Amino acid sequence: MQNSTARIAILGSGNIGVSLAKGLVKAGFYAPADIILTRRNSAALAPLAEAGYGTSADNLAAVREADIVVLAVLPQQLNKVLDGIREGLDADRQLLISVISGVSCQDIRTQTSADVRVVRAMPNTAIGIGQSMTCIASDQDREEDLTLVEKLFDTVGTTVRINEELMTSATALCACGVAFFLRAIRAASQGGTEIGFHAPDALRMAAQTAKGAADLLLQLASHPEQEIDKVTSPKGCTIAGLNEMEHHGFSSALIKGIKLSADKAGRLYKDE
Ligand SMILES: NC(=O)C1=CN([C@@H]2O[C@H](COP(=O)(O)OP(=O)(O)OC[C@H]3O[C@@H](n4cnc5c(N)ncnc54)[C@H](O)[C@@H]3O)[C@@H](O)[C@H]2O)C=CC1
Ligand SMILES: O=C(O)[C@@H]1CCC=N1
Repeated sequence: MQNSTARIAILGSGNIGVSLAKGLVKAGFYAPADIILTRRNSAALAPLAEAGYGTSADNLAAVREADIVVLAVLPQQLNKVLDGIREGLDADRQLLISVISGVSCQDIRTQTSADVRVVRAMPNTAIGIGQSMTCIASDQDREEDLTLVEKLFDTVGTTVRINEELMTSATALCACGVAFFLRAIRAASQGGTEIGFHAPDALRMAAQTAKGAADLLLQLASHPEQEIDKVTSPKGCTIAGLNEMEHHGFSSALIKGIKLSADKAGRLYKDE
C-alpha cells in the first residue's frame, strides 16, 4: 500500500518528526526515499540517510520538492522556519500539516500567506509503532485536505476529527497523555518491586496489565467503572488498594495535571 503521488517533507526531525516518518514507512504508506527530513544539524540524521530517507538542513529546498509539508519544530522555532520557506509555498500544489502545539491554522497563515492550506494534527509518540491517537482539525472547510490527513494518520494509529478550539485539550489528553500513562505504569512497577518482583519483570507485568485494561475499554466499548466493578470483590484487596490511592488524590492528580497541561499548551506559542 504505497502512496506514490505525494512527496512529503518533515521540517524538524526530532522526536515526533522522526516517529512520524518511521511510522509511515513501517505502515508501508511511504518508502523512505519519498520522505525528506530536515533538521538544523542534518549530520544528526545520518542513520536515517543511510536507511534511505532524504535528509537536509535546507527547509526551503525540501519544501520545493514536496507536496505535503509537515511542520514539526517546537512552537518557539516556528516563525523562523516559516520565514525561511514562505517563498517556496504553493497553495495549489501543497498542503501544510502542523503537529505543533498551541499554533493555530490562522497563526500559520498570518506568518506565510492567506491562501495557504493548513490542517493541524496532534499525534503522540506511539505513532512510531502505529498506535497513535491523532486528533485532526482545520479552520478551513476543505474536505479533501482533511480526508488526506486522516488517511495519512490512520496508517499510524487512530484518528478523530475535532474543532480547532479543542486542539490544546487534545494535546494534553492524547499527546502529553502518553507520558502520564507511562509514569503510572512506572509507579505500578515500582510498587511491584516493593512487593517482590525483580524490576524488569515488574515493568513487563505492569505494562501488559495496563494494555489489557485499555483493551477492555476499546474492544468491549465498556466504561472504566463497569470494568472496575468486576475486579473489586466485596471486602477484597482491590477496593482496599483503590480507595487508598484515591485518599492520596490519584484521580485528582491526573485531572489537575491534564488541566494544567492544556492551559500550558495553549500558551506555548504566545509566551515563546
Ligand atoms: N513529542 C511529542 O510527543 C509531541 C510533540 N508535538 C509537537 O511536535 C513539535 C516537535 O516536538 P518534539 O519532536 O518533541 O521536539 P524536538 O525538539 O525533539 O524536535 C524538534 C526538531 O526540530 C529541529 N529544528 C529546530 N529548528 C529547526 C529548523 N529551523 N529547521 C529544521 N529543523 C529544526 C530540531 O533540531 C529538532 O530536531 C512540537 O511543536 C510539539 O508541540 C506534538 C505531538 C506530540
Ligand atoms: O511537551 C510538549 O510540549 C509536547 C507537546 C505534546 C507532547 N509534547
